[in-house]
Amino acid sequence: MPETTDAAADPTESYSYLGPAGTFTWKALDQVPQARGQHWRSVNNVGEALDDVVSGRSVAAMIAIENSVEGGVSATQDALATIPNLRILGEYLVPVDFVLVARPGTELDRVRVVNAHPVAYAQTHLWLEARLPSHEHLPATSNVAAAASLLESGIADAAIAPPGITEHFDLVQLAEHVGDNPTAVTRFVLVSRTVELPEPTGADKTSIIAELPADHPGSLLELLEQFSTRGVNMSLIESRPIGDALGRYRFIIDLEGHVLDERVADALLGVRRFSPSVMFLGSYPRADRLPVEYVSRYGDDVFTEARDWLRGLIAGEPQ
Ligand SMILES: O=C(O)C(=O)C[C@]1(C(=O)O)C=C[C@@H](O)C=C1
Repeated sequence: MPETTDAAADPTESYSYLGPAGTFTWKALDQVPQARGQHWRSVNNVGEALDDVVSGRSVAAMIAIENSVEGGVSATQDALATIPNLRILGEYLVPVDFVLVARPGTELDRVRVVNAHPVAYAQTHLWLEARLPSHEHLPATSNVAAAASLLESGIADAAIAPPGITEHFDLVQLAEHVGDNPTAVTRFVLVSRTVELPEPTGADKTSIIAELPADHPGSLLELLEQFSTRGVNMSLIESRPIGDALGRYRFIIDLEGHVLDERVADALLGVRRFSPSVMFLGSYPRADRLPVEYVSRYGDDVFTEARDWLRGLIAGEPQ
């Protein structure tokens, strides 16, 4: 973990991330080749990171979107649904493991107030409830900020932080592997204002956010049918309240494939015809680089052949 986030003497572009250096978000940004040698701007929350992108202060922001234990990061999903013209450029996976740290001299059974990022707390609360049944949670802007604040204020007794944190701060480790699930992973996305689509790689994902028509029985089924009838697999579907009235939800959907794949494009046309609001968040390579599998009758050539057939019959060509 470097002491500074300015990795180059003469950086030309800024990338925003939830800081300070050493957070899981920092580890995700460290996987991005084009961010190396550029200025990394440490921010305190997702809103600030996306505001940097919208205002042009940064070319892109790395933000957490989904955790294997806690599910969707609602602040990210809501921000992506309400800020227009953002594009996801790529996804990055970071395994998450946590330690409990404190100022030197602190005993585990004396810990009462635990500082932790809310998403980290949600992944460690079972351990904390078992070992420290009467603890109190003090929310922090990030896991590294939680650890750093122990040296700045005496409010918290301990912090949930990433492993290795004691190499950078004068703190002691009270316990390791305090995460409730040892194989937990957080998925991050790199978001920018770029509208240029990356080329399909055969191992892509497409993210959209769609609303359903009001008072339309079976509308969720109709939304899902757009994908199933084109052989498009969904890797994620989550609902988030729209916020204006009870019972109104939008759906955050990840599809396997690229918008330049005929079956995905055709499914999006279907969604667009029926949904009152569809946001396209981008097509980008899958983090695992696993090729998308689909049944051969949904291949590009089958769609092209069918379109040529229709064009031909409209033009009066012999069948
Ligand atoms: O605090 C950090 O280290 C972060 O990068 C934030 C964050 C998140 O927002 O989900 C990232 C990964 C973990 O799931 C917990 C917290």
